[in-house]
Amino acid sequence: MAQKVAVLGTGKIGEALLSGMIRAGWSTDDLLVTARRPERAEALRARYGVETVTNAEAAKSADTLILAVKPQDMAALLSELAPHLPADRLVISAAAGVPTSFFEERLPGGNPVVRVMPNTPVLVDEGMSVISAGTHATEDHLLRTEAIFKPVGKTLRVPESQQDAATALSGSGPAYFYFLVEAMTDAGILLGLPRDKAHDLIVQAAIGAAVMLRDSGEHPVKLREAVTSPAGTTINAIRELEKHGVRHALIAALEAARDRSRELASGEG
Ligand SMILES: NC(=O)C1=CN([C@@H]2O[C@H](COP(=O)(O)OP(=O)(O)OC[C@H]3O[C@@H](n4cnc5c(N)ncnc54)[C@H](OP(=O)(O)O)[C@@H]3O)[C@@H](O)[C@H]2O)C=CC1
Ligand SMILES: O=C(O)[C@@H]1CCC=N1
Repeated sequence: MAQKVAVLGTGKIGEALLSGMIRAGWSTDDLLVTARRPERAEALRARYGVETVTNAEAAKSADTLILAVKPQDMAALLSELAPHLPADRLVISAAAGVPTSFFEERLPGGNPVVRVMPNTPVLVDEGMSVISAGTHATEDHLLRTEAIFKPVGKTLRVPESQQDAATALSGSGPAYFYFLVEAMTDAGILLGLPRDKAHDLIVQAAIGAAVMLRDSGEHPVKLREAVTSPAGTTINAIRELEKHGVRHALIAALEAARDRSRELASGEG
């Protein structure tokens, strides 16, 4: 019989995963979702044709539960689930910061727990999902987790000690690129281009650069050098980036994201 998977907390990342699973061919008969607000549940039912249930019902009837609520809402969700959750059910958490030990302490039956940090490009099957096993999770549980996340992008297994760093780089990563595109589009406006043209030029430069990074096997320094002609335009831009400490800013930004992920470990504020 097919495994039933429930997505609990179907917000931005929960819905992105749900839509990815449906694209990947999961039958909606094997999917359950939960939502806090009735109107949200109704919208998900209408959009995807999935059954919406309570958290307690999901705990009773799903083989795998994907918990996609905010870290701050996780303790309350677990106290709803714990009385109903059979010990063999796989619990996958997508929450930033929250360690597998947090779940293991609140699920005394010894449920297998897998921590995953996905990112929003799962919406276009170009996600990255970084995966770590908790104490009771076996190879089989990791394979079941990968079966859910691989169709919507790449997966990478890391020791849990690397999850806060992975969250800073990969979970939050798309936001940095959107920020850069937004800023460079503004630069295009300053240089006199219409906004839509500036946007298209920068987005295509980003796509081209990303594909070259992925497919050429070249180091990013080599790729940048190939763009940087002697006494040309690019080196003038690079000089400004270095002068304004952009490298330093990026390192500090990712360090701050890593630190925030560590703070979220307590499941509070
Ligand atoms: N957004 C992203 O790019 C990524 C997010 N994550 C992680 O995913 C989790 C969700 O983030 P995100 O999707 O951005 O946040 P959202 O606020 O969009 O989604 C969280 C959802 O959970 C619902 N919810 C809260 N409590 C319950 C409950 N008890 N039962 C059912 N549903 C509940 C909320 O309902 P309501 O709408 O009523 O508030 C909301 O729809 C976080 O832990 C985050 O760290 C991980 C990787 C990437
Ligand atoms: O900003 C956040 O906390 C979540 C986790 C990673 C991406 N978004």
